[in-house]
This record gives sequence, C-alpha cells and structure tokens, in this order.
Amino acid sequence: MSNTVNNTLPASLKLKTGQIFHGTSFGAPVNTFGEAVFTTSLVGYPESMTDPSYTGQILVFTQPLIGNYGVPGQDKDEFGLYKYFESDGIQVEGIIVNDYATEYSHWTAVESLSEWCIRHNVPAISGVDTRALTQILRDQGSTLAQICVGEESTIDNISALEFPNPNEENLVAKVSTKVPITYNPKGELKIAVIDCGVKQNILRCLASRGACVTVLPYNYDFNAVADQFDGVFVSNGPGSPVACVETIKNLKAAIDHLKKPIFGICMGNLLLGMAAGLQVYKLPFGNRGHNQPALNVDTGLCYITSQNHGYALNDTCMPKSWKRLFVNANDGSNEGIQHESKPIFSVQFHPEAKGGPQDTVYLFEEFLKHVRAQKVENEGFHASISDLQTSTVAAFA
Ligand SMILES: NC(=O)CC[C@H](N)C(=O)O
Repeated sequence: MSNTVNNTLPASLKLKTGQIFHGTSFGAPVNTFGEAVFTTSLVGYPESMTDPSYTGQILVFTQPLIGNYGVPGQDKDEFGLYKYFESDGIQVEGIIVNDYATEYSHWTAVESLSEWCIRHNVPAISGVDTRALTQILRDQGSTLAQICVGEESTIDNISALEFPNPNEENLVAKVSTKVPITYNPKGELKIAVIDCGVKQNILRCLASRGACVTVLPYNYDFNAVADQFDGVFVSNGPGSPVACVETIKNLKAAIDHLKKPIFGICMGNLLLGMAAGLQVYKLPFGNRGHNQPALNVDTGLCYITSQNHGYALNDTCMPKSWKRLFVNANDGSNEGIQHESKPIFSVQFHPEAKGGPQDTVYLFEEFLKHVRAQKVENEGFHASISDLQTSTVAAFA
C-alpha cells in the first residue's frame, strides 16, 4: 500500500550536549522533549512505541528501514486485550529513523506509521544518520533531547532551549491504572498485578495460562487485600524506580509476611530488588533490543531476550537470603534475582517479548506453578482454621 506522507517539513533532533541532527518530519508537526535512547530491535515498532516503559523517551531505531509493514488496528483478543499493541496509544515522545518506508504492506496493517503518529500527535523524523547518532548516545550515554519541527528546526542554536528531565517525574504514576481492572475473571489462580505501566502481552501471558488477573494501581496497598489473590506480579514501567516509594514499601512488607509467590519483570525487578535492600544505578545507554543475552547463573544456560531498560540493580553484594538469578552476558549487569527460600523472583528482561524472542516465556509457567503449589498449601491451612472463624473479605476496589 502506498503511504500518505504529505508532510515535508524540516525537523531536527537537538541533543542537550550540542549535537544537532537534521531530517524531515513524517509525524505530527509538534515539538517535544525527552531522553534520547536507541533500540537495536529489527522489528516490532508498533509494540515498542506502545510500550508504557518508553514514556518520556525519544526512540532512535538503529534498524535503518522503518515503517515498511505499516501499523495494525486496535483488534482485541478473547480477554479484551489489544492483539497488536502493548497499550491503548503511542507512549514514546517521538521517533527518529534513517529511512522511512514510503510504502507499506502487511495483512494486519490499517494505516501507515506516518498516519498513526500524526493521529496521536507524536513527531517523527526521517533522514537522520542514526548510525552516527547511536554512536554518540553509546559514547556519551542516553542524552536529553528536543525534537523541533518546522522552520525553527533549521536554527542550529540550542543555548535558548530547555531540556526537562522526564526521569525526575513520577512517570509510573502517569501510566498506571487509576482503578482496579480484572481480566479473565473465571481464571482459577488469582493474580494481583502491580501496574507500573504493564504491557498487554504480560496480562495475556498470565490470563492464557489460567490466571484471573486484577490490575491494581502501582501504589495500591495489596497486602491489605491479600485474601483476594494467590500471587503477585510486579510489572514493567517507565522512568526511575526511585519514584515508586509506596510500591517498594508494600513489596518489603510482602517479602516479609505475605506467604504468596511474587514475580517481577523489568521495573518489577528493580522494585523488588530495592525492597530486598539493593541499590539501583543508571546504565550509561541502557539495554534496548531483542537480542540481549541473559545467563542463568545456576544452570549456565544463556537465553536471547527482549529488553528495554535504562536502570539496573547493583548486585555486587546480595542481601541475606537473596541470590542472583541471571546476569547479562554482554555487560555483566544484573538480569534477575531470587529469594533463597521463598517463591519470589524477578527478571530484568522481558519474557513476554512483544517484540522479541520467546525463549524465556516459560518463566510465566514457573511462576504459576509456584502460585498453584502455594495456594494448595495455604488453603490447607485456611481449611483448618475455617471452623473457628468466618472470614469476610472486601472485594478489590
Ligand atoms: N521496561 C521497563 O520496565 C524499564 C524499567 C525502567 N524504567 C528502566 O528504564 O530501567
């Protein structure tokens, strides 16, 4: 199908550190700012761009040709989750590509990448030397930046520009659900999802394996409604984990007293790690792509994983009762932790993929296996006290 790029405005990416890249706008004619980061993923721009973890970021694709399979529609699956997107809209602040495909073709496509960006008021620039730009972002680290569209983009002066840092905001609060929402209500295992910006495919990975999934606001006191669920999942999410003070506090209490399995992904790994007593630090340029090697320190098996994170746990000194689960085989950064005696674990990579390889999707089964076993054990205990007391528990909400 042919594309409808009638937008030939000049546009530029201005880095706080002074470098400026000029190109042509193929998105919305608006200016924006964010943290410029790069991803090495070859495909999956609709999934990445709708992933709430990218809120506050300007995404640079190292894959030169972008847009050639268009953008799919908002179809939903049997659970009411978006089939092709990871949330209900574009989450990145803007995108930078080398070569925007002026024609697209795919059986799921309903519009071009340009049309989609314009509809969502998101700027996009093509014609940028993304190889040179990525080298800068790799050498100096992820950098605050502005996208300018129109005549002012041609002015090569950044001294008057402001570069607000999105990581100083609580970005999780922006994207987390405001009210509890349940998917697959008939599911046999009840999972409370702490929503820091959860991807749709994470919910699908749980629901399609028999879980009833209740998505809760990131700061919800889930320990107070512990009788309502069998396990806890802590999601991915944007920005710095340091902003999620209440989540860390709730997780700390859960680690000590909850007696229910906990599984975390990406932001979930950072928050669980902080609750366990670890510190986080910012990686120079992060790990974003679909080909990141994560080594299981117990088995020595290395998995190719999907990743997009800028922070990592400092695991050089593990707290008592905790051990490393995975490490990154490229840079040695932490890729997961595990409690030594309780069914509590988390990973820095994305086992749900979307996009990316599904080699680690088995972790959802591992988690639900623990949830099932613990439920049986806990119910045995409840049965023995049920003669003595009738428990009334408030529903979520
Ligand atoms: N995908 C995620 O959950 C990212 C976590 C966090 N915002 C980071 O950049 O490290």
